[in-house]
Amino acid sequence: MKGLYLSHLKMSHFRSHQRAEMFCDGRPVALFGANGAGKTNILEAVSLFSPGRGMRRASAEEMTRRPEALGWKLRGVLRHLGQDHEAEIWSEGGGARQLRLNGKGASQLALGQIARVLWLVPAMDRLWIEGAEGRRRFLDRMVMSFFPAHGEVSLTYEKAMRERNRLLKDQRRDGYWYAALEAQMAEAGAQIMENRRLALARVAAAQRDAETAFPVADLALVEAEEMDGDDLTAAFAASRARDLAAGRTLIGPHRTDLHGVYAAKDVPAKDCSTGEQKALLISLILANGRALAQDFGAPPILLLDEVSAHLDAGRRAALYDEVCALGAQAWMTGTGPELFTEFKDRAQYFEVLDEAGASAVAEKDLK
Ligand SMILES: Nc1ncnc2c1ncn2[C@@H]1O[C@H](COP(=O)(O)OP(=O)(O)OP(=O)(O)O)[C@@H](O)[C@H]1O
Repeated sequence: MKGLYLSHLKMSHFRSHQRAEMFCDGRPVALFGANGAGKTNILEAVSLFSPGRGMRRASAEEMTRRPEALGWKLRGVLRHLGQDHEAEIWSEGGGARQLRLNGKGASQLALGQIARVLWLVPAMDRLWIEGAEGRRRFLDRMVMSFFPAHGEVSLTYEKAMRERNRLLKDQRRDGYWYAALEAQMAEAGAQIMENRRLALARVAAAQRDAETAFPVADLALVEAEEMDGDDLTAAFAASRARDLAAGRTLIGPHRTDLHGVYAAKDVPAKDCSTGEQKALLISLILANGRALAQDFGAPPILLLDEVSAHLDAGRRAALYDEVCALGAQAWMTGTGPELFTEFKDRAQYFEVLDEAGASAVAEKDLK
């Protein structure tokens, strides 16, 4: 029995897909088609079945099919540990995204307890090189896969911090307001830091314990020091004068960075070759998946956009073997079916077409 997969996906007026439907049996899903056919749009649709803003962090309006549609709708059946959950996600008139689970209004947290989705997309190719924000987001998605409530704790922290920053910008000096906000930030902040440490430890163990063709990536949090709630409360209070001068909060988990090292070579990830940097990310996603499978009995759904084309045939075969061993429904894209031959009959194949502005998704029997 497969632990978690999307068995049915229906898209209406979603990006380039006016109406498309797919039935999946839990095997990896290989999507092929020309550039611009709408493959990544399908991966983005799947990413919305997990908490957060989805793979492209797009607004509901951006995802509305141009030029004619006034909203969009996704319907999916998530099979989780043998049980079906029907999820409907939609936006009317480009307004806020709405969610219904099994026919009832539901929270993102409820969805996160069923659907864990991890992704690797071309925009992450420069993850190790560019600013800390992208790495922090990668880290927090990893953390959220273990602790679905992490997203809400982060929102609580950010909301209090925004209010504190407003006080700082206005050069307010009334200690009472600072203390109240800092208490909220310290409680949420300590939880964020603890979640991150625990999640990283799980991923590190899953990398160490497995046989894999991908290199081990040692990860370390770059932050001032390990702090509990009391330490953070004291640190925020002590930092007020400096923060007032800067007009914003200079310390706290919103400043944490993630440092990655190619362990066997002892080379920082940012100094590795392009292929090695990608291999390190694949290794982390696979390890994250193995840890989730152990902890929750189900591997996550994986979205691997344009990954196959960047691997040599040996590594590609290794990736497919590892995805199948994990039992994950990996959604993968490529321009042609030849990129997936190493899967043989272990994957489901779909051709994505966009002809004269009308998209179509058709299952193909390739093997
Ligand atoms: N809101 C929208 N409404 C209509 N079409 C859209 C919308 N957003 C994006 N598109 C179209 O979707 C297409 C891109 O789709 P997608 O990124 O899924 O392509 P792809 O098959 O992954 O291609 P590639 O192989 O080049 O990565 C583009 O033609 C783009 O104009």
